[in-house]
Amino acid sequence: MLKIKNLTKVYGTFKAVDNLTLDIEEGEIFGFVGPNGAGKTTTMKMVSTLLNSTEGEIYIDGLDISKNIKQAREKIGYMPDFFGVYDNLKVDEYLEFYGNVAGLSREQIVAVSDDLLELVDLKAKKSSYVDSLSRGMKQRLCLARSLIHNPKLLVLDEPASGMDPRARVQMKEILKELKKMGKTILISSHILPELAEICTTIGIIENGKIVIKGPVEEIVNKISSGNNTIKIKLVESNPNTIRLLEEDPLVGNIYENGRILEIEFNGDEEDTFKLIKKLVNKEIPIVSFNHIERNLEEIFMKVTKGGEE
Ligand SMILES: Nc1ncnc2c1ncn2[C@@H]1O[C@H](COP(=O)(O)OP(=O)(O)OP(=O)(O)O)[C@@H](O)[C@H]1O
Repeated sequence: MLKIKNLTKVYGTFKAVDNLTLDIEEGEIFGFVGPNGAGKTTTMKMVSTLLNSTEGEIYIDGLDISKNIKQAREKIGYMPDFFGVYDNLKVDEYLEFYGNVAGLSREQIVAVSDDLLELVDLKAKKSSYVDSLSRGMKQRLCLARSLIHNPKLLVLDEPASGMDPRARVQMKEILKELKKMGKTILISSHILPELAEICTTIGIIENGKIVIKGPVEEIVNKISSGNNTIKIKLVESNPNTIRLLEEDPLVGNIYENGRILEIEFNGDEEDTFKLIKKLVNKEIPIVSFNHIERNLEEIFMKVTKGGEE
């Protein structure tokens, strides 16, 4: 549905996005994760036709967006990471304003506004001034605004940034609803666990390049394999165990603490199976054998060496 081919953006001499290629299928929720300054906003603005690329192509439903800006905009709803002044507009007037910008008639705007306010849980605030809304409410209103022309593709730049935990949960629920409605979503965050729950696929970006991408689970496995920590508990301390483990070229450091051993293991699932088999065949008295799970945040820190901050 969205195809990004060899996309590059250079600001002066600085390459903010570097030969980035990405395919997002219809109905997919693609989480774009990266540290500050990685190039997420720049990419999303190019996808949303708000910024010209230096090189590369972007297609939405096969449409080259640089040559068909108007049609492309009809298909895209963009929610910026930063939104500006509201000049004393009420919530419904705000949606009407953006509906007009999107070229909708007053009747069309009225027809969708209530549904959108319902979706983002702002119906009760319809006649409130936008300035009086909480940050979370403003963000939800901004999301509603990006949906006013019923776009197929939503480009959401850090939609939950600065929200408190309750507001984040609410935003997540709305995104799940949008997924059910069949929208394709490109959503960014610098917090990986936040996206993992709702995304179908994740791409980690650093220095303008995609470092790794794929289904969430696959990414976690890919990064974890080759760098596992395994915890083995024995019935009692057993000197043969360490000798056997040391024979295995995939075993790195071994930490012994009585009958508990923690080992660094550079193998995949198949290698893990072989290791267990070997220990059991040698009658090592194993009580338990576990991978120590890394959480997503650790994985993210490991893959990205750090952004600007
Ligand atoms: N108009 C500009 N002129 C020059 N450099 C820019 C401009 N816009 C962005 N940059 C630089 O390009 C890089 C990528 O910025 P971008 O905003 O795309 O990153 P990001 O991943 O969205 O970061 P954040 O999470 O902080 O929003 C940064 O180093 C930024 O300073």
